[in-house]
Amino acid sequence: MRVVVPFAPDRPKTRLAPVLDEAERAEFARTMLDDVLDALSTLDRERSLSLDPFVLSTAPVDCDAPVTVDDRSLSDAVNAQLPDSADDPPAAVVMADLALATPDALARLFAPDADVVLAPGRGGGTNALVARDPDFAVDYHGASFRDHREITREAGADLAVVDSFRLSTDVDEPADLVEVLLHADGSAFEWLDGAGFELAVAEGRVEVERN
Ligand SMILES: Nc1nc2c(ncn2[C@@H]2O[C@H](COP(=O)(O)OP(=O)(O)OP(=O)(O)O)[C@@H](O)[C@H]2O)c(=O)[nH]1
Ligand SMILES: C[C@H](OP(=O)(O)O)C(=O)O
Repeated sequence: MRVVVPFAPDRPKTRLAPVLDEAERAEFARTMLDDVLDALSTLDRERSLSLDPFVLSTAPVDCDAPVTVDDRSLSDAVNAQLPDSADDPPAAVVMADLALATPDALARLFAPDADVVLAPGRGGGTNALVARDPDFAVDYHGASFRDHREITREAGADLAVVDSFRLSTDVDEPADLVEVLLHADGSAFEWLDGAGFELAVAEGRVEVERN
């Protein structure tokens, strides 16, 4: 299955500005992309799923997967990669900021046979999906999980929702770095650790601090 990994290398992860400068955000975003590509290729190798991942990027990027450059908006660029007719093969979309994604977690996205499979993100987004129905289209940003559920219903397609802590944790905000430090062990974790981030407990709440 074709697996689209959207990536915007130019000024990514602006919501991490309180804790990372612009160059650091670009580096960190890149480590998360590497981890997602690594998890997909391990999953493919271990379970022979015939996954065909490629990065759908707004600009050229040097990484361990083919890259398609498309500088249109996220939704327009992704929709151009989804099945358009009943003869088109299915496609999956996996966001590049899923630093907790493991091969096992990603396997759950590919397990259901439904016309549309959605893995919601915390805060209303859609972190990963599979589209087999040509009438399904994405409409990202805002409460996109709700919108994608509605688009699936309007298409008359059947829906499976993947309830996964790892797939629901996209790394957008400083609080999400807690989850990376606690649950990830790939290059995003290494990068944060190397940059001096560690867990701190303040008044019973878990936060990150930087040394
Ligand atoms: N191809 C493509 N990918 C995008 C675009 N915008 C965001 N992405 C990718 O889509 C995923 C989700 O992105 P967001 O978390 O919404 O945006 P972000 O730019 O990473 O972070 P913020 O600046 O904090 O919103 C990430 O993998 C991004 O790299 C876009 O316009 N085109
Ligand atoms: C692209 C967007 O991501 P978020 O801004 O929720 O991280 C969405 O999933 O609709």
